[in-house]
Amino acid sequence: MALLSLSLGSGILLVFVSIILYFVSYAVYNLYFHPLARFPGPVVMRATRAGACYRVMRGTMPFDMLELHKKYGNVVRVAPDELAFADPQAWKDIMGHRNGPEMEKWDKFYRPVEDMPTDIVNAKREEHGLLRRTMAHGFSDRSMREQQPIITGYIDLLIKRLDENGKAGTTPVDLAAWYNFTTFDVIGDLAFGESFNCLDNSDYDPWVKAIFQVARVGTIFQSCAHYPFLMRLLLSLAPKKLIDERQELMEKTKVKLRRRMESTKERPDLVEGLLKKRDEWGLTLDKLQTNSSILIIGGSETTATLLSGVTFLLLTHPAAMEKLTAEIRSSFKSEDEINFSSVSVLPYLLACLDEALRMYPPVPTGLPRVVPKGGATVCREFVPETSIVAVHQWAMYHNDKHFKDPFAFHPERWLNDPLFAGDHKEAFQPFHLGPRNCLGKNLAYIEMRLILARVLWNFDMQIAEDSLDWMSKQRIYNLWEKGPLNVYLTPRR
Ligand code: HEM
Repeated sequence: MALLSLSLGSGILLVFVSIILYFVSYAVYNLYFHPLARFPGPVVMRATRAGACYRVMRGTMPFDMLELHKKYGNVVRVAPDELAFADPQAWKDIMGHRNGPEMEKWDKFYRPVEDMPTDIVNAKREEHGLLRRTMAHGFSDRSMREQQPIITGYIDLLIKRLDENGKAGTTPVDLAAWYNFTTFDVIGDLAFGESFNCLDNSDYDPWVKAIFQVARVGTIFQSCAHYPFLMRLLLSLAPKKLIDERQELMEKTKVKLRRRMESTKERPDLVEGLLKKRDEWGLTLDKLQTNSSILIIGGSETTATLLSGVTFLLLTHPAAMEKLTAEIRSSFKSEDEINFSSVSVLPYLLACLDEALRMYPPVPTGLPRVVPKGGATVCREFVPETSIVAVHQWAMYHNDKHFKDPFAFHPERWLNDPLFAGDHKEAFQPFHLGPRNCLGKNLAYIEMRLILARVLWNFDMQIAEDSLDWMSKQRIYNLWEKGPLNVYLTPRR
């Protein structure tokens, strides 16, 4: 008996020692013998992926990156196999068109669960090319001109709702929510053929609520993707209720899409192109559904985030607010003159939006790419194949090597003010560049210009006391976790 318990004890000890030895040798290999060993970074991050996962799940990774670049330089090893770059040249080297094979998106980030369906954002090169060519039609200048009445209709409704809910400046309204209602209704209409009715119901649709949950949970899945055991555990723990709810939302989306497909009228929306190629390319309803859904995610939260950000920045910088309000109110004789083409020529409006995109980029994190076979040169450094590389937007834009006085709101830097002549404008790529850049950039600018111009045309605004620290208290879980932005809106006399 004593012999048995002794051998059991030594067995457990052996397993324990082997596990420790495995982790120690794994860390020693990463620190001293890994192909990326020569790049600097904190020991914990160079030795194990857990260091980066912790920061991502804590919601501080984009902010931490600025400190890391300041301490370690333009290239930081943020995980054993991953480098972060803070040099503007990295945009072209990583995201740009290349002579050799493109840097593919990294599955562990884009499709952490293996059987996730593919869509235009996470598809590999060949499928992506096909989807992009087809969908590009809905983003053409002509389609956008034809979409104008749809978009304007929702902005009319937004202004009406703000007027009702603001009660002549006596009750604060949560502008972050109202911007989200508007952009979700617009994109719902353009991608599914019908609105989510958020503006009508003054509330989020369940589909929209689900997106916010997915963003936070997404960081957990992305982190667990590095540890198969944890991923299996996570998947097995997912409550049935959650899975059923998700399934129900998918079904609802398909019902919307079916209705859109049954309509024989040509519609200048974002799915018309996909529907036309449906039979030729054998696009299933599932494929249509995932691609329409990704348009909702990519095209609404981002725009609403920027609108909330620019509004907050203007409210906390009265001189800029005054200048922009004067530009808008002096450029039109009446509200119905505010349209796609007339807002596009207002220089201070664009400068304010760009400065907000710099200070509060809707895609603040690094979107990782895989170095292709044979390796690649990024910012004059050779990086071996299969390494992961990324540019972290928030950190790039708050780096004083690239932007003077980076933590202050200076729209003038985008208007050739000589004070900012030393800025590296090529560092600023909120929509990315290259073959996977944002397809909806023009639509986003149009929406942002129109909505902000119409809100400032109609209301004088004052920020509520409880929202004064709105921006500084936020964390980032793939997306900004925005709280309410409470503002008093007094109808303009
Ligand atoms: C301020 C608003 C927006 C910002 C900052 C933004 C930013 C971006 C970024 C950084 C990407 C690259 C994603 C990646 O590499 O994985 C992207 C892709 C994309 N965006 Fe946007 N976006 C905005 C608005 C929109 C809108 C309104 C739409 C319209 C539905 C849209 C549609 C797309 C699509 C379809 C892609 C995928 C393109 C491809 O992979 O070929 N975006 N966006």
